[in-house]
Amino acid sequence: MGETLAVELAPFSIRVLIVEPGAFRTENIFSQPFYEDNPIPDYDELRKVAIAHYKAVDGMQPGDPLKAMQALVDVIHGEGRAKGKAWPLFLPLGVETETAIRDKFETLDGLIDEWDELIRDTRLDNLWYGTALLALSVLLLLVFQKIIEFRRAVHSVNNHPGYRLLLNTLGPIENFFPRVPGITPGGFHMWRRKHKDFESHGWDVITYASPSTLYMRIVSAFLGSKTNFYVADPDAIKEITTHRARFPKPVEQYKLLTFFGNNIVASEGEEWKRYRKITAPAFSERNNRLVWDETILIVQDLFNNVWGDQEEIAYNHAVDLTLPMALFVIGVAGFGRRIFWKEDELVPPGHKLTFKGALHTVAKEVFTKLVVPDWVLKLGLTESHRQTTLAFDELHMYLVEMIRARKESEKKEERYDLFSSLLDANEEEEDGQVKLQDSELIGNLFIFLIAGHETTAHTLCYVFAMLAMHPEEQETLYEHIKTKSVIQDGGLLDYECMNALPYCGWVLNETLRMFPPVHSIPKSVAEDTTITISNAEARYWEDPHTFKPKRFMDDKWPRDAFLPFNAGPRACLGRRFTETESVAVIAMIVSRPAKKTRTQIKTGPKYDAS
Ligand code: HEM
Repeated sequence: MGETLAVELAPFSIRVLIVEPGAFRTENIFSQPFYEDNPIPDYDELRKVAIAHYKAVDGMQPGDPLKAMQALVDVIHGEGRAKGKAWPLFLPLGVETETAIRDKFETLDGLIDEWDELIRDTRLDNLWYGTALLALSVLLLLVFQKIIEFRRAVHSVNNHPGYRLLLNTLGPIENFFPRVPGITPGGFHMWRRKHKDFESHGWDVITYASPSTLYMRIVSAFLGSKTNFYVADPDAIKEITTHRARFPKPVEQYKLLTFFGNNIVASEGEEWKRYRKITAPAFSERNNRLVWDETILIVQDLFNNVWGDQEEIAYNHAVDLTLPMALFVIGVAGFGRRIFWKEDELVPPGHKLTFKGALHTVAKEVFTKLVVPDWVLKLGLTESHRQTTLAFDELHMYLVEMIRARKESEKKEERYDLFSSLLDANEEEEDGQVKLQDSELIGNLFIFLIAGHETTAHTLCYVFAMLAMHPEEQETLYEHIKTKSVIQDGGLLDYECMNALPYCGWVLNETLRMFPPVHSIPKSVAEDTTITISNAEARYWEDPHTFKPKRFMDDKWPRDAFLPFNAGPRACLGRRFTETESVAVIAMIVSRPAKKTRTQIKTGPKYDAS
């Protein structure tokens, strides 16, 4: 019996190693109990032994199969260890006879080929196996690290109530994520949920804590840290916005806005002070007057040359009206370039786009420019990418030319657009040095476009939406403008009349209170600090979800709880610019003499305040 077993098993030793590589794949050789406490075999050695052994088989002189087997096992496990160890190695391969092996491999070459294939496959399998094992270990380690990080994050916010999330971010990509409890707060959650999160946690300061993720690190230019305090408490906000040094701007989150040059929005400390000192005077009373006068002309141009005598004007989306309007205003009052609705300029020599075309595309594609890396844009894979690259290059070229022309002109016209004022201020040298380099001039001019265009356009869009949804308010506003008799016969409206139209300002404020285009402003904390906070109640505004422009009528409204333009030393420089433009637009459009039907601005789905 014992002999038979020996004879039968000997050929298996050859099959194990040669014939059934599949068996190794599915039942990995290293997982066999035999190998658990033994070293991994050296396949090249095994190969030599197997060939030597098989040569004997091939030559029909099998010799002693058991001895051959033992020789094989000795190679694997060292001299003298074969006894009793060989057999489990071959068991998974099924039992065959020596004759079957001879039938299968008529020549030694066939045997060697299969043997080599087996070695290749087994090595590959082992590589995958090893890699997978390594990856799993790394993953487990990472999860463990994240759990510790997460616990630390929660501890660092003193367990103050709030959200515990995997992704605690404010980046451009997750703005499109849905709200998933425990994972992400959902796109634009601050804007969409307004005060709800504070109410549900019972405080006007809540925390967001999460472990840092690779994703967060990659897009960290846009993101907050792994712990954030969201503050809706006006007293705390006042403290934070007033003390710039203790709560500096996290400028690394604004890096993407510096592609034309460093600027006031994306800077902090001494650099910011320098920019603010030079740029602030450009937002002068004379500039406001220019904003007003030019806005009136732009709206008149719209009435005369676009709307004409049509009985009904309908827009599917009000931004189709307000985006170009705000662009034309910043074009002329910001860059000193008048742009008309219909008139198309010629493309000047050396350019591929008109100034209007470049400005329009730049304003439209800012988001693309912010989220798509430059090297991808330069590949020009899509039409939008090609247009974006072209428009940004063209606008940059226009600004360089405009700066050169203004510097070279001997007699400078008195002009009060932001561009001219900034350049004039820059020429007054300090200690024999110009204040801003050209790249900084362009960076700052460009940021006025970014900061001022979409914010104003979307605010005006909401103004019209709210008026369309509240016809009684629209009527009151209409009567208000009419009774003030400020509109002249030619349809013009003087800057001096602005103060006589407070209702327009209240409508603007009420819209900004409910739909602020900038809904959160990041700050970092430079030192250990204590802020006092209170429980959340809707105590700043009565009936906060109702559109009531008259709440701004008297002086009693809570100024510290009205923050669309930020507050403190870093408050918006263009606030008066926007207010002037908006009041002029609202007054002109709402009071437009009715044709047969009143101008209609259609809005999207109804806003649900609940
Ligand atoms: C509805 C319209 C607008 C809103 C709601 C608005 C809102 C804001 C907010 C919240 C900030 C602070 C941002 C931060 O610190 O990160 C800011 C800053 C700024 N805004 Fe506006 N803005 C508007 C229009 C404009 C316009 C029309 C201009 C210029 C033409 C402008 C120029 C600036 C500048 C230069 C800053 C940076 C101030 C500094 O950091 O010192 N803004 N704005």
